[in-house]
Amino acid sequence: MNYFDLPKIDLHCHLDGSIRPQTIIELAQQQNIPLPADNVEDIKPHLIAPETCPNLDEYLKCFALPVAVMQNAESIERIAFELYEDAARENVKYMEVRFGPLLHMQQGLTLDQIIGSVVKGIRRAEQQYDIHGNCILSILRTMPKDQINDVIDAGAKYLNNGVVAFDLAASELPGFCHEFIPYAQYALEKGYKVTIHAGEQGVGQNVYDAIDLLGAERIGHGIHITGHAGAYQLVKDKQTALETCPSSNVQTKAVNRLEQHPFKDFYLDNLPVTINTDNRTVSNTTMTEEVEKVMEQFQLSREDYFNIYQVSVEGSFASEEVKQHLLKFAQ
Ligand SMILES: O=c1[nH]cnc2c1ncn2[C@H]1C[C@H](O)[C@@H](CO)O1
Ligand SMILES: [Zn+2]
Repeated sequence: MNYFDLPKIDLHCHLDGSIRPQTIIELAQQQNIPLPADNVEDIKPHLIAPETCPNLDEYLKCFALPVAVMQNAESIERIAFELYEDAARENVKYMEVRFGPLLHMQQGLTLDQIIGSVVKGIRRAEQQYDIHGNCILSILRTMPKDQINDVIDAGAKYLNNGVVAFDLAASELPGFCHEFIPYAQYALEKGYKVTIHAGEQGVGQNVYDAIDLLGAERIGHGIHITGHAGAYQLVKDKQTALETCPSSNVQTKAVNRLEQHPFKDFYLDNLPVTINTDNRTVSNTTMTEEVEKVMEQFQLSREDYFNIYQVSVEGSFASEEVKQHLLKFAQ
């Protein structure tokens, strides 16, 4: 099968984890940020998480340099544009990109400037390529909570006009959802959709809580519902879409090897599973590669692929009009 030609949808892609290495070098040089290397080949080992990463926290260390070059509006706009350009060039028809607005305030940018720059980059790419996009605002669970509502307020201006959802990312501790109930509630009241990174680091209960306590309509990864019957059943009953990211799931040790990934079991049991990149640079991947990995590993057919594609369309936070457009590619 020609995986490159297939129409694709990426619902789980982090902006800061998906910057072209060459762009990081150029932006660091412009901003006088010291680099560990000044050419693409030598800088890649500093940006790509190794297969031998022991856990998610080690994986997250690869984000320091990307975040350092994302502190002015032009850089953020360029990075967003280039990400959509790269995706469009491999037939990604729709992508939801997520980022943590609070990470980009180190040089005085306002939340509005940060969010507005990402939206502007997406719009520029939409004009040039056959791709559509929206943003998801991520809150890092490790950061102080005092500015979370500011992020929600700033993004509200762009709601359903570039911004669609609220997310919690970074390290995953057991029971984290309880601390975030008022913030998720506030986001829901404003009109955001909710997707939460949960069940990535062994805690199935977190998936249950993300759906039950935080109103999540989708779950980032969700792998560890395998060990939690209640969470598994809730995902199945509510048809909560799981945003799996095969390469990243191996790197962060959500699974030890791809063959142990529950993707096919989920698919065969009619759980809504989707295929996504997570981080094109940090996980050194593309949508073409992620689709190929899953299809080859689990011997899925073209018909299976389009079933998964349709689940991605239905689970997306796109407008009805965009969803109808995306469904036209589903054959
Ligand atoms: O796979 C992930 N799990 C949890 N957090 C993640 C993952 N990939 C990236 N992040 C974090 C690091 C980024 O700085 C942040 C916002 O994109 O989200
Ligand atoms: Zn993620």
